[in-house]
Amino acid sequence: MSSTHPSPAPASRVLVLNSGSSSVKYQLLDMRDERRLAAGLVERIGEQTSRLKHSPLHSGGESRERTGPIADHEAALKAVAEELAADGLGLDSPELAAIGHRVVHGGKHFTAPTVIDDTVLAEIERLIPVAPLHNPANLTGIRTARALRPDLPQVAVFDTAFHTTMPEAAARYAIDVETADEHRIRRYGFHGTSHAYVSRATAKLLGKDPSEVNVIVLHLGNGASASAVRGGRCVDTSMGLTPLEGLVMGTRSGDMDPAVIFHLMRVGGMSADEIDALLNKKSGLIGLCGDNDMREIRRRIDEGDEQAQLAFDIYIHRLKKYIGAYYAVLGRVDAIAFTAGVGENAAPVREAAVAGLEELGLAIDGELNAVRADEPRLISPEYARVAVAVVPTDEELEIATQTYALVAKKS
Ligand SMILES: Nc1ncnc2c1ncn2[C@@H]1O[C@H](COP(=O)(O)OP(=O)(O)O)[C@@H](O)[C@H]1O
Ligand SMILES: CC(=O)OP(=O)(O)O
Ligand SMILES: [Mg+2]
Repeated sequence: MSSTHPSPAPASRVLVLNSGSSSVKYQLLDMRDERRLAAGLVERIGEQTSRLKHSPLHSGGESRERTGPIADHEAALKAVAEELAADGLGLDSPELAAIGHRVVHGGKHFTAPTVIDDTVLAEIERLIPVAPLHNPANLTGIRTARALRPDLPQVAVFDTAFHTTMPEAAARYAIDVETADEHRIRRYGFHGTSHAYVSRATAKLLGKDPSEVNVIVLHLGNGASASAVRGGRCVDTSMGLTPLEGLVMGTRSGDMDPAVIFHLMRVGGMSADEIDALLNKKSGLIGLCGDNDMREIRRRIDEGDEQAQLAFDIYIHRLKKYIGAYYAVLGRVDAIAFTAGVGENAAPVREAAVAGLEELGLAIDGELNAVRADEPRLISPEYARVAVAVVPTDEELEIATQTYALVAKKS
């Protein structure tokens, strides 16, 4: 042991937890240089076949996997804490400055990252009915992390925050004002952390300041949403009161005539809960063709499967409608950015979404579109008036950055 005691470096690590309905994604970052020290994923929580994959990035060691039942989000987080501890990166480390949590629904109230106290927890809980798949998991993540490190700041970074700049004309539904206000019914929008990160990264790719560019961001993951961003501020987005509205998603219907619901109740004899499950879990791509993974759908199309082709066509048709709609909302578009699992990886989706839009100044270069890379890149030909870009999202880095900025400011 050394006899001198240099003063300890200020804590600079942030653990980010992104708790989904049946999964937890996590990353531990050192915010001095934004280096990722560890990352991982727990999948299929609550099933017999749960899986935890942990990558100790700081040491360059092999990824480790645990399989077997993980009953709930609390057990999942405890398993994550054990994996981190096994790498010498445990939650008891004095170098940990804060834990940042993705919280999907923040309502109208939360417009910025927020240090979590009992009042904030109560508000996230109150919003469960409008994010039933997401907010309960986020809450369990927060409560478990708090129990493990009660002394540490826990920060909530809300999916809805970036969208709070939307004008009323975009955020309000055309329903009776009193009823809407009583029940706080309006468009909140989601995936905001991703839309914010990607719109900024797109401006950077164009060599411009975010305030100078208008971007349509297409976040196409399992959940999917589009947004219109003018000069760095969101002016419209496709998800609404809940993450069900808008694009066709892996398991969610997106837009449809709301009267479908009354019809299913009155004529189909279904309950509200049954219809909720139908539209959120058994619709979208999986409802249309039995698969929600775009890789599998493309494989089936290549084999001539007509059902998979129709599901793909419906997905693309909707996407195109939103590109057109947001083009009109923005008036001038500088770039369209594709992001998230499908947007970053599925070249045929990008090609089909932009096909036929040459009159709008949109085109894709087939060779550039086929390139696989982890970096933001342009896939439009030089002559095109509107840049088309593939911009990998990094919600975890964005959450860590916002979390660290908040706790560094307070300390
Ligand atoms: N190589 C690929 N080609 C086409 N689609 C892909 C590829 N890799 C991932 N995907 C799609 O991305 C989806 C997951 O996206 P992701 O952004 O990770 O979603 P989420 O965060 O909602 O879980 C998968 O369901 C799959 O449809
Ligand atoms: C809000 C939402 O849809 O999130 P995810 O895509 O993670 O399900
Ligand atoms: Mg996602």
